[in-house]
Amino acid sequence: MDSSASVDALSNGFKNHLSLYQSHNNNNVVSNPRVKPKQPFFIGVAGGTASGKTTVCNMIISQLRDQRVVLVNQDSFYHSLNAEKLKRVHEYNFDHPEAFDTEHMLSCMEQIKRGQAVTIPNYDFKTHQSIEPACKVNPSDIIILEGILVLHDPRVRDLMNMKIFVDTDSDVRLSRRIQRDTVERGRNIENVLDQYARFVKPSFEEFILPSKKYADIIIPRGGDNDVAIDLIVQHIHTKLGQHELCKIYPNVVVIFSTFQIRGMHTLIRDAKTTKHDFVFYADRLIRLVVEHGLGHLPFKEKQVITPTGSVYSGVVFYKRLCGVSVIRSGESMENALRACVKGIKIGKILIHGEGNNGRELIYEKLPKDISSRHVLFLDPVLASGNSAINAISLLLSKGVPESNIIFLNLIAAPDGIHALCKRFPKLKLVTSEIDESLNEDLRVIPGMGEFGDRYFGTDNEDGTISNSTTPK
Ligand SMILES: Nc1ncnc2c1ncn2[C@@H]1O[C@H](COP(=O)(O)OP(=O)(O)O)[C@@H](O)[C@H]1O
Ligand SMILES: Nc1ccn([C@@H]2O[C@H](COP(=O)(O)O)[C@@H](O)[C@H]2O)c(=O)n1
Ligand SMILES: [Mg+2]
Repeated sequence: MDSSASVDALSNGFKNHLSLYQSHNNNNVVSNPRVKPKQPFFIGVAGGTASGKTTVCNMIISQLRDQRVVLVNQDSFYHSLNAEKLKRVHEYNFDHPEAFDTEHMLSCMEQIKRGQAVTIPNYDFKTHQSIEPACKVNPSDIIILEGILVLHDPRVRDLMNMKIFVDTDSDVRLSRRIQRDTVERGRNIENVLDQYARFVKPSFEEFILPSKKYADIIIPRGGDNDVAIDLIVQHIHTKLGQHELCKIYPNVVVIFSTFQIRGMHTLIRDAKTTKHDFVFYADRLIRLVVEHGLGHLPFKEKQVITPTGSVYSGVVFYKRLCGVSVIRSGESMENALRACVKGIKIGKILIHGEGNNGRELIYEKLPKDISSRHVLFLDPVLASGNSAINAISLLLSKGVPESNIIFLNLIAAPDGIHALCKRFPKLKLVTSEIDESLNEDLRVIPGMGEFGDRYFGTDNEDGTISNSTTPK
Protein backbone atom coordinates (compact mmCIF):
# COMPACT_ATOMS: atom_id res chain seq x y z
CA MET A 1 0.00 0.00 0.00
CA ASP A 2 1.37 3.40 -0.96
CA SER A 3 -0.09 5.65 1.60
CA SER A 4 1.58 6.47 4.87
CA ALA A 5 0.39 5.46 8.29
CA SER A 6 -0.45 9.05 8.97
CA VAL A 7 -2.73 9.31 5.98
CA ASP A 8 -4.13 5.86 6.70
CA ALA A 9 -5.01 6.81 10.20
CA LEU A 10 -6.58 10.04 9.14
CA SER A 11 -8.48 8.49 6.30
CA ASN A 12 -9.67 5.70 8.58
CA GLY A 13 -11.24 8.42 10.63
CA PHE A 14 -12.72 9.84 7.46
CA LYS A 15 -13.81 6.44 6.20
CA ASN A 16 -15.85 6.00 9.31
CA HIS A 17 -17.17 9.50 9.42
CA LEU A 18 -16.81 11.21 6.06
CA SER A 19 -20.47 11.16 5.16
CA LEU A 20 -21.22 12.67 8.48
CA TYR A 21 -18.86 15.56 7.97
CA GLN A 22 -20.27 16.19 4.56
CA SER A 23 -23.85 16.18 5.68
CA HIS A 24 -22.86 18.43 8.53
CA ASN A 25 -21.23 20.72 5.98
CA ASN A 26 -24.15 20.76 3.60
CA ASN A 27 -26.62 21.83 6.20
CA ASN A 28 -26.08 25.48 5.34
CA VAL A 29 -26.08 26.26 9.01
CA VAL A 30 -26.80 29.94 9.52
CA SER A 31 -24.23 31.05 12.02
CA ASN A 32 -25.78 32.51 15.12
CA PRO A 33 -23.36 34.54 17.18
CA ARG A 34 -25.36 33.76 20.31
CA VAL A 35 -24.88 30.04 19.93
CA LYS A 36 -21.58 28.73 21.25
CA PRO A 37 -20.65 25.38 19.68
CA LYS A 38 -20.42 22.54 22.19
CA GLN A 39 -16.79 21.79 23.13
CA PRO A 40 -15.70 18.43 21.76
CA PHE A 41 -14.18 15.75 23.98
CA PHE A 42 -10.47 15.65 23.16
CA ILE A 43 -8.47 12.44 23.60
CA GLY A 44 -4.70 12.16 23.17
CA VAL A 45 -3.17 8.74 22.41
CA ALA A 46 0.63 8.45 22.71
CA GLY A 47 3.05 5.51 22.81
CA GLY A 48 6.14 4.16 21.11
CA THR A 49 6.27 3.36 17.43
CA ALA A 50 4.12 0.35 16.44
CA SER A 51 2.74 0.07 19.97
CA GLY A 52 -0.76 -0.12 18.51
CA LYS A 53 -1.88 3.52 18.82
CA THR A 54 -3.70 3.58 15.49
CA THR A 55 -5.17 0.14 16.17
CA VAL A 56 -6.45 1.23 19.60
CA CYS A 57 -7.92 4.44 18.14
CA ASN A 58 -9.75 2.53 15.42
CA MET A 59 -11.14 0.11 18.03
CA ILE A 60 -12.40 3.03 20.13
CA ILE A 61 -13.94 4.70 17.08
CA SER A 62 -15.69 1.54 15.96
CA GLN A 63 -17.40 1.34 19.36
CA LEU A 64 -18.47 4.99 19.33
CA ARG A 65 -21.03 4.47 16.61
CA ASP A 66 -23.45 7.12 17.83
CA GLN A 67 -20.92 9.93 18.00
CA ARG A 68 -19.17 12.07 15.44
CA VAL A 69 -15.47 11.24 15.82
CA VAL A 70 -12.43 12.55 14.03
CA LEU A 71 -9.00 10.95 14.23
CA VAL A 72 -6.01 13.23 13.64
CA ASN A 73 -2.51 11.81 13.44
CA GLN A 74 0.50 13.72 14.71
CA ASP A 75 2.39 12.34 11.69
CA SER A 76 0.37 14.75 9.53
CA PHE A 77 2.39 17.56 11.09
CA TYR A 78 5.87 16.25 10.20
CA HIS A 79 8.00 18.98 8.59
CA SER A 80 8.51 18.25 4.89
CA LEU A 81 12.14 17.54 4.09
CA ASN A 82 13.87 19.88 1.62
CA ALA A 83 16.18 18.56 -1.10
CA GLU A 84 19.22 19.00 1.13
CA LYS A 85 17.72 16.99 3.98
CA LEU A 86 16.30 14.39 1.60
CA LYS A 87 19.80 13.58 0.38
CA ARG A 88 20.76 12.72 3.96
CA VAL A 89 17.42 11.27 5.05
CA HIS A 90 19.14 8.38 6.82
CA GLU A 91 20.64 10.89 9.21
CA TYR A 92 17.33 12.56 10.00
CA ASN A 93 15.70 11.90 13.39
CA PHE A 94 11.96 11.53 12.80
CA ASP A 95 11.46 10.68 16.45
CA HIS A 96 12.67 14.01 17.83
CA PRO A 97 10.04 16.58 18.90
CA GLU A 98 11.57 19.08 16.45
CA ALA A 99 10.72 16.81 13.51
CA PHE A 100 7.11 17.99 13.95
CA ASP A 101 5.53 21.38 13.27
CA THR A 102 4.05 21.49 16.75
CA GLU A 103 2.93 25.14 16.45
CA HIS A 104 0.80 24.23 13.43
CA MET A 105 -0.60 21.15 15.18
CA LEU A 106 -1.43 23.19 18.27
CA SER A 107 -3.22 25.85 16.26
CA CYS A 108 -5.25 23.22 14.34
CA MET A 109 -6.19 21.39 17.52
CA GLU A 110 -7.20 24.64 19.24
CA GLN A 111 -9.45 25.43 16.30
CA ILE A 112 -11.07 21.99 16.28
CA LYS A 113 -11.54 22.20 20.02
CA ARG A 114 -13.36 25.53 19.50
CA GLY A 115 -15.68 23.70 17.11
CA GLN A 116 -14.17 25.11 13.89
CA ALA A 117 -13.34 23.23 10.70
CA VAL A 118 -9.61 22.93 9.89
CA THR A 119 -7.39 21.68 7.11
CA ILE A 120 -4.88 19.04 8.17
CA PRO A 121 -1.77 18.35 6.03
CA ASN A 122 -1.46 14.98 4.33
CA TYR A 123 1.98 13.43 5.01
CA ASP A 124 3.61 10.84 2.77
CA PHE A 125 6.09 8.52 4.53
CA LYS A 126 7.69 7.52 1.22
CA THR A 127 8.61 11.00 0.01
CA HIS A 128 8.89 12.50 3.52
CA GLN A 129 6.73 15.40 2.32
CA SER A 130 3.26 16.81 2.79
CA ILE A 131 1.26 16.09 -0.33
CA GLU A 132 -2.00 17.27 -1.87
CA PRO A 133 -4.83 17.05 -1.14
CA ALA A 134 -4.83 18.18 2.46
CA CYS A 135 -7.73 16.86 4.54
CA LYS A 136 -10.62 18.98 5.77
CA VAL A 137 -11.75 18.13 9.27
CA ASN A 138 -15.15 19.37 10.36
CA PRO A 139 -16.31 19.95 13.95
CA SER A 140 -16.99 16.77 15.87
CA ASP A 141 -18.14 15.47 19.25
CA ILE A 142 -14.89 13.62 19.85
CA ILE A 143 -11.40 14.43 18.58
CA ILE A 144 -8.64 11.88 18.89
CA LEU A 145 -5.06 13.01 18.36
CA GLU A 146 -2.61 10.11 18.14
CA GLY A 147 1.13 10.00 17.69
CA ILE A 148 4.40 9.14 19.37
CA LEU A 149 4.81 12.57 20.98
CA VAL A 150 1.31 13.95 21.51
CA LEU A 151 1.84 14.05 25.29
CA HIS A 152 5.20 15.83 24.98
CA ASP A 153 4.15 19.49 24.63
CA PRO A 154 2.30 20.86 27.69
CA ARG A 155 0.15 23.19 25.54
CA VAL A 156 -1.16 20.26 23.50
CA ARG A 157 -1.66 18.18 26.65
CA ASP A 158 -3.67 20.98 28.22
CA LEU A 159 -6.24 20.77 25.43
CA MET A 160 -6.92 17.10 26.20
CA ASN A 161 -9.80 15.78 28.29
CA MET A 162 -8.31 12.28 28.38
CA LYS A 163 -4.68 11.21 27.91
CA ILE A 164 -3.85 7.63 26.96
CA PHE A 165 -0.46 5.92 26.66
CA VAL A 166 -0.27 2.65 24.74
CA ASP A 167 2.41 0.54 26.39
CA THR A 168 3.65 -2.40 24.36
CA ASP A 169 6.82 -4.42 24.84
CA SER A 170 9.70 -2.98 22.77
CA ASP A 171 10.58 -6.31 21.10
CA VAL A 172 7.00 -6.67 19.93
CA ARG A 173 7.07 -3.10 18.67
CA LEU A 174 10.31 -3.61 16.76
CA SER A 175 9.08 -6.74 15.04
CA ARG A 176 5.79 -5.03 14.11
CA ARG A 177 7.68 -2.01 12.84
CA ILE A 178 9.90 -4.14 10.59
CA GLN A 179 6.83 -5.86 9.24
CA ARG A 180 4.84 -2.64 8.74
CA ASP A 181 7.59 -0.41 7.34
CA THR A 182 8.73 -2.98 4.79
CA VAL A 183 5.18 -3.64 3.63
CA GLU A 184 3.55 -0.21 3.95
CA ARG A 185 6.28 2.43 4.06
CA GLY A 186 8.59 1.21 1.31
CA ARG A 187 11.60 0.47 3.56
CA ASN A 188 13.98 -2.48 3.71
CA ILE A 189 14.95 -4.37 6.87
CA GLU A 190 18.45 -2.85 7.06
CA ASN A 191 17.00 0.72 6.90
CA VAL A 192 14.46 -0.07 9.60
CA LEU A 193 16.99 -1.65 11.97
CA ASP A 194 19.54 1.12 11.41
CA GLN A 195 16.95 3.89 11.97
CA TYR A 196 15.64 2.05 15.02
CA ALA A 197 19.03 1.78 16.70
CA ARG A 198 20.19 5.32 15.83
CA PHE A 199 17.04 7.35 16.42
CA VAL A 200 13.85 5.48 17.27
CA LYS A 201 15.03 3.70 20.43
CA PRO A 202 17.08 6.61 21.92
CA SER A 203 14.27 9.13 21.26
CA PHE A 204 11.73 6.74 22.74
CA GLU A 205 13.77 6.69 25.93
CA GLU A 206 14.49 10.42 25.95
CA PHE A 207 11.11 11.88 24.93
CA ILE A 208 8.29 9.35 24.55
CA LEU A 209 8.67 7.18 27.64
CA PRO A 210 8.95 10.21 29.98
CA SER A 211 5.61 11.49 28.62
CA LYS A 212 3.90 8.35 29.98
CA LYS A 213 3.66 10.02 33.39
CA TYR A 214 1.14 12.51 31.99
CA ALA A 215 -1.25 9.78 30.88
CA ASP A 216 -4.55 9.25 32.71
CA ILE A 217 -4.76 5.72 31.35
CA ILE A 218 -1.95 3.34 30.36
CA ILE A 219 -3.00 0.49 28.09
CA PRO A 220 -0.68 -2.49 28.32
CA ARG A 221 -0.66 -4.67 25.17
CA GLY A 222 -2.49 -2.07 23.01
CA GLY A 223 -5.24 -3.48 20.83
CA ASP A 224 -5.15 -6.84 22.61
CA ASN A 225 -6.50 -5.18 25.74
CA ASP A 226 -10.27 -5.31 25.14
CA VAL A 227 -11.07 -4.55 28.78
CA ALA A 228 -9.16 -1.25 28.74
CA ILE A 229 -10.78 -0.24 25.45
CA ASP A 230 -14.30 -1.06 26.75
CA LEU A 231 -13.65 1.01 29.88
CA ILE A 232 -12.40 3.96 27.83
CA VAL A 233 -15.46 3.82 25.56
CA GLN A 234 -17.76 3.65 28.59
CA HIS A 235 -16.05 6.67 30.13
CA ILE A 236 -16.37 8.67 26.90
CA HIS A 237 -20.08 7.78 26.72
CA THR A 238 -20.58 8.94 30.30
CA LYS A 239 -18.72 12.18 29.74
CA LEU A 240 -20.53 12.99 26.51
CA GLY A 241 -23.93 12.09 27.88
CA GLN A 242 -23.49 14.33 30.84
CA HIS A 243 -24.32 17.99 30.36
CA GLU A 244 -22.63 20.39 32.79
CA LEU A 245 -26.05 21.19 34.28
CA CYS A 246 -26.59 17.52 35.15
CA LYS A 247 -23.56 17.76 37.41
CA ILE A 248 -24.99 20.84 39.16
CA TYR A 249 -28.53 19.43 39.41
CA PRO A 250 -28.47 15.65 39.85
CA ASN A 251 -32.24 15.48 39.22
CA VAL A 252 -31.83 16.69 35.63
CA VAL A 253 -31.69 13.73 33.26
CA VAL A 254 -30.88 14.09 29.56
CA ILE A 255 -31.74 10.93 27.65
CA PHE A 256 -28.71 9.34 25.98
CA SER A 257 -28.09 11.02 22.60
CA THR A 258 -27.93 8.74 19.57
CA PHE A 259 -27.89 9.61 15.85
CA GLN A 260 -31.58 8.62 15.78
CA ILE A 261 -32.38 11.19 18.47
CA ARG A 262 -30.25 13.86 16.82
CA GLY A 263 -31.89 13.10 13.49
CA MET A 264 -35.33 13.62 15.02
CA HIS A 265 -34.19 16.85 16.65
CA THR A 266 -32.75 18.01 13.33
CA LEU A 267 -36.14 17.49 11.71
CA ILE A 268 -38.28 19.14 14.36
CA ARG A 269 -35.93 22.09 14.68
CA ASP A 270 -35.74 22.72 10.93
CA ALA A 271 -38.04 25.67 10.10
CA LYS A 272 -38.73 24.05 6.70
CA THR A 273 -40.12 20.80 8.12
CA THR A 274 -43.77 20.25 7.19
CA LYS A 275 -46.43 19.98 9.87
CA HIS A 276 -46.92 16.30 9.08
CA ASP A 277 -43.23 15.49 9.58
CA PHE A 278 -42.99 17.74 12.60
CA VAL A 279 -45.80 15.85 14.32
CA PHE A 280 -44.40 12.45 13.32
CA TYR A 281 -40.89 13.10 14.65
CA ALA A 282 -42.02 15.09 17.68
CA ASP A 283 -44.27 12.12 18.57
CA ARG A 284 -41.33 9.71 18.28
CA LEU A 285 -39.19 11.87 20.55
CA ILE A 286 -42.02 12.40 23.03
CA ARG A 287 -42.52 8.65 23.26
CA LEU A 288 -38.83 8.16 24.09
CA VAL A 289 -38.92 10.85 26.77
CA VAL A 290 -42.11 9.38 28.27
CA GLU A 291 -40.65 5.85 28.36
CA HIS A 292 -37.47 7.19 29.93
CA GLY A 293 -39.42 9.21 32.49
CA LEU A 294 -41.47 6.17 33.52
CA GLY A 295 -38.19 4.43 34.29
CA HIS A 296 -37.70 6.87 37.16
CA LEU A 297 -40.85 5.76 38.99
CA PRO A 298 -40.62 3.51 42.03
CA PHE A 299 -41.12 -0.22 41.42
CA LYS A 300 -41.57 -3.44 43.38
CA GLU A 301 -39.76 -6.67 42.61
CA LYS A 302 -41.91 -9.55 41.41
CA GLN A 303 -41.20 -13.10 40.35
CA VAL A 304 -43.40 -14.80 37.76
CA ILE A 305 -43.49 -18.32 36.34
CA THR A 306 -43.01 -18.41 32.56
CA PRO A 307 -44.81 -20.93 30.27
CA THR A 308 -41.61 -23.05 30.42
CA GLY A 309 -42.15 -23.38 34.17
CA SER A 310 -39.08 -21.25 34.91
CA VAL A 311 -38.86 -18.34 37.31
CA TYR A 312 -38.42 -14.85 35.88
CA SER A 313 -37.35 -12.20 38.39
CA GLY A 314 -38.90 -8.92 37.31
CA VAL A 315 -40.65 -5.83 38.62
CA VAL A 316 -44.20 -4.46 38.70
CA PHE A 317 -45.14 -1.03 37.39
CA TYR A 318 -46.06 1.65 39.87
CA LYS A 319 -49.77 2.29 39.38
CA ARG A 320 -50.72 5.45 41.27
CA LEU A 321 -49.85 7.87 38.52
CA CYS A 322 -51.39 10.76 36.69
CA GLY A 323 -50.34 13.11 33.93
CA VAL A 324 -50.70 16.89 33.98
CA SER A 325 -50.31 18.72 30.70
CA VAL A 326 -49.70 22.41 30.24
CA ILE A 327 -52.24 23.67 27.69
CA ARG A 328 -51.56 23.82 24.75
CA SER A 329 -48.24 22.33 23.81
CA GLY A 330 -48.19 19.86 26.71
CA GLU A 331 -51.33 18.27 25.26
CA SER A 332 -49.18 16.98 22.40
CA MET A 333 -47.55 14.62 24.93
CA GLU A 334 -50.76 13.11 26.26
CA ASN A 335 -51.15 10.41 23.59
CA ALA A 336 -47.68 9.05 24.22
CA LEU A 337 -48.40 8.90 27.95
CA ARG A 338 -51.75 7.15 27.34
CA ALA A 339 -50.02 4.68 25.04
CA CYS A 340 -47.50 3.79 27.74
CA VAL A 341 -49.72 3.86 30.85
CA LYS A 342 -53.05 2.16 30.29
CA GLY A 343 -56.02 4.26 31.51
CA ILE A 344 -53.89 7.03 33.03
CA LYS A 345 -55.78 10.10 34.29
CA ILE A 346 -54.53 13.35 32.77
CA GLY A 347 -55.21 16.76 34.26
CA LYS A 348 -54.65 20.12 32.60
CA ILE A 349 -53.32 23.52 33.57
CA LEU A 350 -53.54 26.74 31.51
CA ILE A 351 -51.16 29.54 32.41
CA HIS A 352 -51.15 32.88 30.62
CA GLY A 353 -48.43 35.46 30.76
CA GLU A 354 -46.52 38.17 28.94
CA GLY A 355 -42.82 38.93 29.26
CA ASN A 356 -40.74 37.86 32.18
CA ASN A 357 -43.27 38.22 34.99
CA GLY A 358 -46.97 38.14 35.58
CA ARG A 359 -47.91 34.52 34.92
CA GLU A 360 -51.58 33.96 35.62
CA LEU A 361 -53.39 30.68 36.20
CA ILE A 362 -56.39 30.69 33.84
CA TYR A 363 -57.69 27.15 34.15
CA GLU A 364 -56.95 23.93 36.00
CA LYS A 365 -58.60 20.54 36.02
CA LEU A 366 -56.70 18.02 38.11
CA PRO A 367 -57.54 14.58 39.54
CA LYS A 368 -59.09 15.01 43.01
CA ASP A 369 -56.70 12.52 44.59
CA ILE A 370 -53.63 14.02 42.89
CA SER A 371 -51.79 14.42 46.22
CA SER A 372 -51.48 10.64 46.52
CA ARG A 373 -50.20 10.14 42.97
CA HIS A 374 -46.88 10.47 41.21
CA VAL A 375 -47.31 13.21 38.62
CA LEU A 376 -45.88 13.18 35.10
CA PHE A 377 -45.85 16.86 34.20
CA LEU A 378 -45.97 17.38 30.42
CA ASP A 379 -44.49 20.41 28.68
CA PRO A 380 -42.26 20.02 25.59
CA VAL A 381 -40.34 23.30 25.92
CA LEU A 382 -38.80 24.75 29.07
CA ALA A 383 -37.71 28.33 28.35
CA SER A 384 -37.55 30.85 31.21
CA GLY A 385 -39.22 28.37 33.56
CA ASN A 386 -41.81 30.95 34.67
CA SER A 387 -44.87 28.99 33.46
CA ALA A 388 -43.53 25.69 34.74
CA ILE A 389 -42.78 27.18 38.16
CA ASN A 390 -46.34 28.54 38.31
CA ALA A 391 -47.87 25.22 37.31
CA ILE A 392 -45.71 23.18 39.66
CA SER A 393 -46.44 25.56 42.54
CA LEU A 394 -50.11 24.79 41.92
CA LEU A 395 -49.41 21.03 42.14
CA LEU A 396 -47.56 21.54 45.42
CA SER A 397 -50.48 23.60 46.76
CA LYS A 398 -52.71 20.59 45.98
CA GLY A 399 -50.52 18.49 48.26
CA VAL A 400 -48.36 16.72 45.64
CA PRO A 401 -44.92 16.09 47.19
CA GLU A 402 -42.19 17.75 45.11
CA SER A 403 -40.30 14.46 44.84
CA ASN A 404 -43.39 12.84 43.26
CA ILE A 405 -43.22 15.09 40.19
CA ILE A 406 -41.40 14.10 37.01
CA PHE A 407 -41.26 16.85 34.39
CA LEU A 408 -41.20 15.34 30.87
CA ASN A 409 -39.73 17.72 28.32
CA LEU A 410 -38.19 17.80 24.83
CA ILE A 411 -35.93 20.84 24.98
CA ALA A 412 -34.83 22.88 27.95
CA ALA A 413 -32.98 26.19 28.11
CA PRO A 414 -30.29 26.50 30.81
CA ASP A 415 -32.10 29.54 32.29
CA GLY A 416 -35.27 27.49 32.79
CA ILE A 417 -33.32 24.62 34.33
CA HIS A 418 -31.59 26.94 36.81
CA ALA A 419 -34.86 28.64 37.76
CA LEU A 420 -36.82 25.39 38.12
CA CYS A 421 -34.18 23.27 39.86
CA LYS A 422 -33.24 25.98 42.34
CA ARG A 423 -36.89 26.41 43.27
CA PHE A 424 -37.78 22.67 43.26
CA PRO A 425 -34.59 20.71 43.96
CA LYS A 426 -36.46 17.43 44.51
CA LEU A 427 -38.38 17.51 41.23
CA LYS A 428 -36.99 15.31 38.44
CA LEU A 429 -36.60 16.82 34.97
CA VAL A 430 -36.28 14.37 32.06
CA THR A 431 -35.44 16.07 28.77
CA SER A 432 -34.08 15.02 25.37
CA GLU A 433 -31.78 18.02 24.79
CA ILE A 434 -30.50 21.04 26.68
CA ASP A 435 -30.24 24.06 24.36
CA GLU A 436 -27.78 26.93 24.38
CA SER A 437 -29.67 29.93 25.70
CA LEU A 438 -32.73 32.19 25.71
CA ASN A 439 -32.94 35.24 23.49
CA GLU A 440 -34.16 38.67 24.58
CA ASP A 441 -37.78 37.58 23.84
CA LEU A 442 -37.27 34.61 26.17
CA ARG A 443 -37.39 32.14 23.30
CA VAL A 444 -35.14 29.08 23.37
CA ILE A 445 -32.09 29.29 21.07
CA PRO A 446 -31.58 27.36 18.79
CA GLY A 447 -34.99 26.00 19.86
CA MET A 448 -37.76 24.91 17.51
CA GLY A 449 -40.11 27.90 17.38
CA GLU A 450 -43.61 27.79 18.85
CA PHE A 451 -44.08 24.09 19.54
CA GLY A 452 -47.88 24.29 19.90
CA ASP A 453 -48.28 26.20 16.62
CA ARG A 454 -46.11 23.75 14.72
CA TYR A 455 -47.66 20.66 16.27
CA PHE A 456 -51.30 21.73 15.98
CA GLY A 457 -50.84 23.52 12.64
CA THR A 458 -51.86 26.94 13.90
CA ASP A 459 -48.98 28.79 12.32
CA ASN A 460 -49.61 31.62 9.84
CA GLU A 461 -51.44 31.02 6.55
CA ASP A 462 -48.26 31.67 4.55
CA GLY A 463 -46.67 28.74 6.35
CA THR A 464 -44.49 30.89 8.63
CA ILE A 465 -44.72 30.52 12.37
CA SER A 466 -46.24 33.32 14.45
CA ASN A 467 -43.57 35.28 16.26
CA SER A 468 -45.43 35.04 19.52
CA THR A 469 -44.50 37.43 22.27
CA THR A 470 -45.87 35.03 24.84
CA PRO A 471 -42.90 33.11 26.13
CA LYS A 472 -43.49 29.86 27.91
N1 LIG B 1 -2.56 -6.39 18.93
C1 LIG B 1 -1.94 -6.56 17.77
N2 LIG B 1 -1.63 -7.77 17.31
C2 LIG B 1 -0.99 -7.94 16.14
N3 LIG B 1 -0.62 -6.92 15.35
C3 LIG B 1 -0.88 -5.68 15.75
C4 LIG B 1 -1.56 -5.42 16.97
N4 LIG B 1 -1.69 -4.09 17.12
C5 LIG B 1 -1.13 -3.53 16.04
N5 LIG B 1 -0.64 -4.48 15.21
C6 LIG B 1 0.06 -4.25 13.94
O1 LIG B 1 1.28 -3.60 14.25
C7 LIG B 1 1.52 -2.55 13.35
C8 LIG B 1 1.61 -1.25 14.11
O2 LIG B 1 0.35 -0.99 14.71
P1 LIG B 1 -0.24 0.47 14.74
O3 LIG B 1 -1.57 0.40 15.37
O4 LIG B 1 -0.14 1.08 13.39
O5 LIG B 1 0.81 1.13 15.73
P2 LIG B 1 1.18 2.65 15.95
O6 LIG B 1 0.07 3.49 15.44
O7 LIG B 1 1.40 2.76 17.43
O8 LIG B 1 2.44 2.87 15.22
C9 LIG B 1 0.40 -2.57 12.33
O9 LIG B 1 0.85 -3.26 11.20
C10 LIG B 1 -0.69 -3.32 13.03
O10 LIG B 1 -1.51 -4.00 12.13
N1 LIG C 1 9.23 10.16 7.05
C1 LIG C 1 9.09 9.44 8.20
C2 LIG C 1 8.36 9.91 9.27
C3 LIG C 1 8.27 9.13 10.40
N2 LIG C 1 8.87 7.92 10.48
C4 LIG C 1 8.73 7.08 11.67
O1 LIG C 1 7.36 6.92 11.99
C5 LIG C 1 7.21 6.67 13.36
C6 LIG C 1 5.92 7.26 13.85
O2 LIG C 1 4.83 6.57 13.32
P1 LIG C 1 4.09 5.42 14.16
O3 LIG C 1 2.86 5.09 13.36
O4 LIG C 1 5.02 4.27 14.27
O5 LIG C 1 3.76 6.00 15.48
C7 LIG C 1 8.39 7.29 14.05
O6 LIG C 1 8.97 6.37 14.95
C8 LIG C 1 9.37 7.64 12.92
O7 LIG C 1 10.60 7.01 13.10
C9 LIG C 1 9.61 7.48 9.40
O8 LIG C 1 10.18 6.37 9.48
N3 LIG C 1 9.70 8.23 8.28
MG1 LIG D 1 0.05 4.93 13.86
